This record gives sequence, structure tokens and C-alpha cells, in this order.
Amino acid sequence: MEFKYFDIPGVVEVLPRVFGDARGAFFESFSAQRMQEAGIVGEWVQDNQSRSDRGVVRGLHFQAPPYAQAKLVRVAAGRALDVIVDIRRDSPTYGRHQAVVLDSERYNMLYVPVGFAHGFTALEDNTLFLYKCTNYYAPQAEGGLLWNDLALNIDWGVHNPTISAKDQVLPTLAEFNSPF
Ligand SMILES: Cc1cn([C@H]2C[C@H](O)[C@@H](COP(=O)(O)OP(=O)(O)O[C@H]3O[C@H](C)C(=O)[C@H](O)[C@H]3O)O2)c(=O)[nH]c1=O
Repeated sequence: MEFKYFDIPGVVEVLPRVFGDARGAFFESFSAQRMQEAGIVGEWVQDNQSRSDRGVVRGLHFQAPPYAQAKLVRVAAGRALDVIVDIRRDSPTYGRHQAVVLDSERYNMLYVPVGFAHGFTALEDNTLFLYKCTNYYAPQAEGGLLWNDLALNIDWGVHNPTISAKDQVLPTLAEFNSPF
């Protein structure tokens, strides 16, 4: 299991060791000890899974404290362009985003710390998106940012996505008051 770090502090890509043979492949999708050593911290209490066809955009979402969630995200089938935005007020990279392609053939994962808005584009049909969370679902604490806010300057890889009505009316970064 190898780890890749980015200019945005705290974000970690996990590149697991994959064991391929005539039957297929095997890899460890979670290791509390190895991940803590890499700075991937938190008590993982809830696993989620969503299925999206090509052109779906979900996000940008977060849960406000005290229900804030760190996430460990990957795809079990298909591919996704994962996007996270730093919304930690005192961060030198506030408002900046990081995009990483999650590929079910590369088995890579991304650690999204507390203090980030998160979303993704499904790049293929039947993209199965799996993620661990460090806090339970708390709809009363949900917040978000408008996916196509020009100030975020995010290339989602799609111009006319399938997106929920809820996500189409999220605030822009300028309108938004971060709880982090
Ligand atoms: C997130 C969540 C949702 N739900 C229910 C609530 C709705 O009836 C239904 C769909 O929820 P929503 O439209 O919020 O699903 P997504 O748009 O995929 O939301 C997720 O998308 C982005 C990418 C994220 O990072 C978050 O984990 C999460 O906000 O599932 C639950 O029962 N539990 C949950 O933890």
C-alpha cells in the first residue's frame, strides 16, 4: 500500500498493492494501522455505496460540525472523477480543489479530511462508488457548494450532467459561510 500526497494539506491518495493471478486480482481495501501511519485518521462508523451512470454529478457536499465526516472513497466498478474543495477557513488552500480519477482497475482510493466539500462525476455507466465515513448521516447538518461555481474553476469532464434538484441550488463560494 503506497500513499501520495498533494499541495492541499491532509489529502491522501491510497495506492493499494494488487495481487493478480489467473483467477483475477486481490487487494486490501482498508487497513486501519497502515492508513493511520499515513495520516488517514478517524473512527470509521458508516459505509456508503451509490451507483451512477455516465454523466452523473453528485456534490459538492459536506456535513457541518459536530457531524462533520472524513471520507475514504473508491470505486468498485467503473470510473469517477473525484473532486474535493478545501473549505477550512484558516487553510492557505481555502477554496482550492483537488481532482483525482478513481479507477476500479487501479483500485486507488482518496482520503477526504474533515473540512472539505466532496463530489464526483461518474465517467462510466454503472459506476459503483463506495466510501467509509467517520460520522453518521445527519441530514440536518448537510451543506454544500454549487458544482459549477466559476470561482471554483473545476473541470468536471461533463457540461450537462444528470444532477439532483437539490444540488442545482447550492450556494456559490462567495455566498457560502464555511462552518469549518
Ligand atoms: C448521504 C446519505 C444519504 N441518505 C439518503 C438520503 C436520500 O434519500 C438518499 C440520497 O441522498 P443524496 O441525494 O444526498 O445522495 P448523494 O447526492 O449521493 O450524496 C452524497 O454525495 C456526495 C458525493 C457525498 O460525498 C456525500 O456522502 C453525500 O452527500 O439517500 C442516507 O440515508 N444516508 C446517507 O448517508
